[in-house]
Amino acid sequence: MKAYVRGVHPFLFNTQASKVLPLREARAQFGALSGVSVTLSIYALHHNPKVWPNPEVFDPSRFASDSPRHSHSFLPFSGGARNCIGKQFAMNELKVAVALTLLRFELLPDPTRVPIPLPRLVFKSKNGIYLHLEKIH
Ligand code: HEM
Repeated sequence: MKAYVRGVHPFLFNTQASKVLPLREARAQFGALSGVSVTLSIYALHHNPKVWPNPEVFDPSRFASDSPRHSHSFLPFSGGARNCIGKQFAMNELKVAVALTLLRFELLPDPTRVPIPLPRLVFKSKNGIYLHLEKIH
């Protein structure tokens, strides 16, 4: 069984039951938690208002070089010795892909196909991510 510790809060995510449990409840359900693998929930960390005030607000200034934040408050590629080996490549690829796309297109959400969140180590969508692209000029 796999479980996730939710952000810096003591919660476990039970992937079999597909729900987040407070640690106390998880202990009651799983006993001493032996045999349960526990992982940091990156999504919950990035949505924890104690770590990121107003987490749902798009605010690129959070990432300004002079913006104060904890070294491990942003962990999309995990951290420590076993962090993502493709981090630099992925970040460069992502920036190029986003920049070239936004140069040519305006992106709009498709309200008929809203992504259904799928909690995994790297957060996913159950039904894909559909967008309308409108060519600029
Ligand atoms: C946006 C893209 C990516 C994200 C968000 C991401 C995220 C992650 C995360 C969170 C881990 C840690 C997994 C764990 O602790 O169990 C990881 C590990 C890893 N990633 Fe990525 N990754 C990305 C792209 C890539 C790319 C492009 C490559 C290869 C070219 C790659 C190769 C790996 C490998 C080999 C590991 C295992 C490292 C180890 O265990 O020592 N990843 N990644």
